[in-house]
Amino acid sequence: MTRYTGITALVTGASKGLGTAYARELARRGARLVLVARSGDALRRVADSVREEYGAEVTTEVADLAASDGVSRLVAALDRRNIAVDLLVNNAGAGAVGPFLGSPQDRHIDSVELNIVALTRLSHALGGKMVARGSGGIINVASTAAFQAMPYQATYAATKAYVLSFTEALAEEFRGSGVRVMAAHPGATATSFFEGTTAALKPAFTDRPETVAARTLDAFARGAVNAYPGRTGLRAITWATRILPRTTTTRVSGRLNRALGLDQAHDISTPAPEPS
Ligand SMILES: NC(=O)C1=CN([C@@H]2O[C@H](COP(=O)(O)OP(=O)(O)OC[C@H]3O[C@@H](n4cnc5c(N)ncnc54)[C@H](OP(=O)(O)O)[C@@H]3O)[C@@H](O)[C@H]2O)C=CC1
Ligand SMILES: N[C@@H](C=O)C(=O)O
Repeated sequence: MTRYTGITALVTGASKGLGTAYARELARRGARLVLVARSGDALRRVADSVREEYGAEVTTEVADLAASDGVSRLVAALDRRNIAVDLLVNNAGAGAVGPFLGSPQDRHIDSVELNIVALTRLSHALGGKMVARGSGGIINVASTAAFQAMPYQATYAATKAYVLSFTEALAEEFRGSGVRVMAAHPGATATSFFEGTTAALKPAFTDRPETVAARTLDAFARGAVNAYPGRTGLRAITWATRILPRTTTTRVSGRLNRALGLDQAHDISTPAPEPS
């Protein structure tokens, strides 16, 4: 898939942030859209906006992908509407921030359910249909966090390491099938990812979602298996983490996250962690 004109792209997590940017960029490049998230009103606002600006054909589907039946209900709705997805953008993702024990167990499990289980279920359900048709594509949104353990984002980074490994394996399995698979590894991007927590991204060190989305789609069109759609130098950082001892990269990552105050971060709804 080197062009997006006339294809049907399903974007998860399209109600805000990077997902909205992917939706807008795909519409700008001529794709039909299926937008998925939990917030129906926000989804409809995005849909109205891309219809108005790009004349795109847009369908919205409200789904909680972290719920056990979230993906099956979504796939059933697509089947009922006879929607064949040509490009799946597994973008929806979330993660606890702060000391591992400072977040309730379910906060970590919800991140695993969304970032790993839902992504895997959708890749199987929709990827299987693509392989049967002999054409299609899957873009899994991972992160530069995939390349090293991250103290104070332990579960989140581990889920992204899964996405990296899973995507590379699937790209090889599907080689020659007409279906391509790519992992995108953005760096810090200016979205509401940390909304509801005391953590915050430093604006000076964040990329624009629109830039990340455009570079992701360009990389997929070029046939990349891994894309680094953020600012220059991000890819070099991931190479460094692959060369250095893992204890070193984890130690450095922990030091960086402490410098960002993530060792004191917590959900606004939960008490501050005990000083370490
Ligand atoms: N921002 C960053 O710095 C970086 C982000 N990433 C990755 O990019 C992706 C998008 O993140 P970003 O845009 O920043 O995050 P946001 O929190 O801004 O957006 C997350 C999106 O996912 C949706 N979502 C959350 N939970 C669920 C759920 N259970 N079921 C369905 N949809 C859900 C949200 O919609 P709703 O609440 O309406 O359901 C929203 O549309 C994620 O995979 C993230 O890990 C990677 C690297 C850097
Ligand atoms: N979501 C971002 C915060 O850590 C990332 O993946 O880098």
